Amino acid sequence: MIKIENISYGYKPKQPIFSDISLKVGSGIYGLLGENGVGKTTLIHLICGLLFPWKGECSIDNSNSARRSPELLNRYFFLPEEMQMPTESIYQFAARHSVFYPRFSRKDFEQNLEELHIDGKQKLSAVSYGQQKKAMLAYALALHTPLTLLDEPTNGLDITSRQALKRIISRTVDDESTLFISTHQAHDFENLLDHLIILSEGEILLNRSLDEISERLLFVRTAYLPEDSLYSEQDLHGYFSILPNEEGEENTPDIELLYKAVLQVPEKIKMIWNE
Ligand SMILES: Nc1ncnc2c1ncn2[C@@H]1O[C@H](COP(=O)(O)OP(=O)(O)OP(=O)(O)O)[C@@H](O)[C@H]1O
Repeated sequence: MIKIENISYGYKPKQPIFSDISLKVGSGIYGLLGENGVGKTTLIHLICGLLFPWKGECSIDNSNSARRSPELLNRYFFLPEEMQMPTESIYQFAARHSVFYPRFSRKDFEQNLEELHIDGKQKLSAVSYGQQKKAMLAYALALHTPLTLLDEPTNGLDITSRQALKRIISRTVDDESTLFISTHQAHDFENLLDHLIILSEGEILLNRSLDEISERLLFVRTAYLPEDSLYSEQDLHGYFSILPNEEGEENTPDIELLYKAVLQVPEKIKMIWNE
């Protein structure tokens, strides 16, 4: 669905943030992780055609996103981290904008708002940042666009809202759609992501499905430091480690531990896939 082919981009001449990176994104829930300032938002803007690459091309459903053709624009929705809010009510905003999205469901929108404890009659400009964010998330996930991109969706959300958001996402994303989430709150999306992309200094350090990760890597807690550990962290109870999954044991990857491992020992993690 999303294809990024050999793109290079930077905000200042001769200072690229990305040099010749490529990426393919299919259906499912994708998590884009990376340190502050690494280029997550920039990458999303390039995908959506809000920025134009110096070189290479980003396409959505084989259509160059930089052209922003009307047929393509109603197939995806991008929710930025911050937005300028209009003075109209949440319901009025949705009624005015949803006409561009043929699969919008008013029923789902109302259910999403209710689950996030948001009153749709309130003016968007008169509610708190967290409430604005929840209203926009309720709207974004009721549009049912084949592709939805969310930039830092859990910033400003309290714990119960984060849990409600997870429930809404798991009910909304079907086999044919793609949800692309940029975040540095890896724990917020635990057990939800199908695919993980880790970005560091203009490079994609990891781009794997959670199934591939659990097939090749074993996440274990032990009293002693395991000899074959690829990466370990010590806590009060012992060690939390990532080991090669030699026997193909079933296990659930810990995204935060993997994220730290990929940033600190990228070569060891890459070697697991013989890269
Ligand atoms: N409009 C701009 N003009 C110039 N430089 C910019 C602009 N927007 C971003 N940058 C720079 O580009 C780099 C990547 O920024 P970007 O916002 O894409 O990072 P990010 O990974 O989304 O960060 P965060 O996690 O803090 O949101 C940063 O060094 C940032 O300072």
